[in-house]
Amino acid sequence: MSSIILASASPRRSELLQQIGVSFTVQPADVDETPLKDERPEHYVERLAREKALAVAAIHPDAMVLGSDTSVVLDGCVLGKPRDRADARRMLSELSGRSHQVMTAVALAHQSECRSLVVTTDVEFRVLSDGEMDAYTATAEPMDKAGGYGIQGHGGIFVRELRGSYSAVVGLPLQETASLLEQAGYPVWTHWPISLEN
Ligand SMILES: Cc1cn([C@H]2C[C@H](O)[C@@H](COP(=O)(O)OP(=O)(O)OP(=O)(O)O)O2)c(=O)[nH]c1=O
Repeated sequence: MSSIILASASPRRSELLQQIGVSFTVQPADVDETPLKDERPEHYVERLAREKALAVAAIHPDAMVLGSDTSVVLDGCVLGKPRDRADARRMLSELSGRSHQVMTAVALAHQSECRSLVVTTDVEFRVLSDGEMDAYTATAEPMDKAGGYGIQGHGGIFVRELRGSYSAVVGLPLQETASLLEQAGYPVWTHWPISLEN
């Protein structure tokens, strides 16, 4: 059985992968996240997920390596992680009262193959007040997150509606990740512990 490596520094991705009972180690990949000229957002996130998985697979050719990337997309433009608080505040005001897409790609590199997919989720924000945007950007929460918010944290109060995958917005689409692992010969459910209590 190949070992599984999560090529990610994201604590959210680790928590999500643990949630579905996968045993894995973490080895973040250091890739250049600059978009290519005229690159479409769905191509951008998929390329980065693949590059992250392949960078770590090059060092561990026998492992199954998962890479992922999440971007917030507003009017076809990618909002990455904010540079600073002012940038986070600007992103929130752009997202206020509108719908955007969260695109998360996941790639699984295994035995010189790399399979990948993109999950797009529509998220609608209610109108945010100046006071709450100021208060939110004064916290540490927006800074390491695409679009400057975390749906799983305080930012959850901004979300009026979500159509798609909640886990993909947080950073790793669970159903699709399990499906990639199953195709590679690791059905996650065969590793769930049996409880002897009823
Ligand atoms: C929209 C949104 C994003 N995020 C996070 C998920 C990702 O960690 C981050 C997007 O940045 P990414 O570049 O996708 O990932 P990362 O730099 O955190 O980790 P790595 O590249 O090593 O895998 O934003 C949330 O936690 N909640 C949210 O609601």
